Amino acid sequence: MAEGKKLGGAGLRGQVAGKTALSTVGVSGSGLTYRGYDVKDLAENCEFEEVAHLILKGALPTQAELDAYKTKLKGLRSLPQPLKEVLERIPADAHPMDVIRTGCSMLGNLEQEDTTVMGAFPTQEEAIDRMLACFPSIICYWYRFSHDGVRVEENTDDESIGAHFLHMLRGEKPNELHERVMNVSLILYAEHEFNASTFTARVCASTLSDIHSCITGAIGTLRGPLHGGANEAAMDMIEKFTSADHAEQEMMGMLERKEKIMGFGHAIYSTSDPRNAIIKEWSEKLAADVGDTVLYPVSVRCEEVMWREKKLFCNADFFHASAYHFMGIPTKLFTPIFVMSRLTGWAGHVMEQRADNRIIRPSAEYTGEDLRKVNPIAERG
Ligand SMILES: CCC(=O)SCCNC(=O)CCNC(=O)[C@H](O)C(C)(C)COP(=O)(O)OP(=O)(O)OC[C@H]1O[C@@H](n2cnc3c(N)ncnc32)[C@H](O)[C@@H]1OP(=O)(O)O
Ligand SMILES: O=C([O-])CC(=O)C(=O)O
Repeated sequence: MAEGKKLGGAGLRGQVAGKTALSTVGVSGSGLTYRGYDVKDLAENCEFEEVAHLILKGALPTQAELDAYKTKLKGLRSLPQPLKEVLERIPADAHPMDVIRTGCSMLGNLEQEDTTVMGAFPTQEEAIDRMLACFPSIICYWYRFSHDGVRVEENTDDESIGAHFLHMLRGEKPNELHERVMNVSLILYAEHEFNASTFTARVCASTLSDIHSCITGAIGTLRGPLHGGANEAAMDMIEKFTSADHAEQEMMGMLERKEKIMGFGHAIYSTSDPRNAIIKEWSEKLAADVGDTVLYPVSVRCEEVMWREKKLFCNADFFHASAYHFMGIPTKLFTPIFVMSRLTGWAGHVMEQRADNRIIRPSAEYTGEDLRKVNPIAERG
């Protein structure tokens, strides 16, 4: 089981910045839990929509509740025409995280959350379900239009969000293995306490701003390579290695040059990220499925070298890189998939913050000049 590390120093490390009932991260003996359920248990036994229901509505659904929730989400997949027009104007070389950030923001203009009574938010759950249902459509609509000149059909009949995404991306329904891996992946990425992007969402929520602003800010924060962007950065690295031995040689050089190696280390976990073993197992299955003899052994060797040399372990992002690659997903869409999932955690935290709010406003230790007088401009320089 993953344990917490000794926390202190810069980056607000180790400081309790608020309360949550949504998840525990790195608590000794239980690596990661969502509302009291072990993430491993959830990944083995649930579909992503069940976990979304758990996070957003407070409990795992009954079969009837799950069926109704999936039917509701299926009915919310289509995009408003003005949003499609905006997506069609974004160039193919745009960063897909910027596309989903713009898409979320534009949706907030077209389908505004009701914030008329200060602090009431009567339509927040509707707005969240809508984003959950249509974020995959935003990503795929832009990707297929800008790369293939195709206006993708957003109203597929796929039962799950993961299958819906792959269907729009490829123009055909995914097989069972790929649908299952998408479910597992979306579950693993769904929630992680006060990580940087979630904290961004909570800070925004604490000003009583609207839900689309909270989520837009969180997307921008997840984009960075030290956070969600690490899955793409890890892929960019491992695809350059031609064999496990080559990977080891290059990694040793990077460590000697004190370069950061993406997909390794964690702000809270000390010896392992509990999500890694789960996605690694699925990556291995996918490698066997596609007959890979390079990328998976390369990834395993990277893991061995980092542990042997630095006692650094793979975080959730590292084996997601090879897993997504084996499913034929373009690297630049890896972090937007993270958004499709983490939206549930962000939104859960926004609702939790709103339910017991005080504006988040920490203090700073001043390191600047002592009090001084403004010189007349002619005397400066
Ligand atoms: C799944 C979603 C996520 O957001 S998981 C994080 C994804 N990010 C990455 O994979 C980026 C690479 N990793 C990192 O930059 C850090 O490990 C992150 C995750 C930011 C945590 O930072 P922080 O808590 O400050 O690290 P730390 O105090 O444990 O660092 C201790 C010393 O080890 C080093 N270190 C850490 N990670 C790496 C790495 N990936 N490659 C090489 N070195 C690493 C640190 O630089 C630090 O070294 P030193 O003590 O300053 O000499
Ligand atoms: O908790 C963190 O700092 C980063 C992380 O793993 C996540 O957001 O999933």
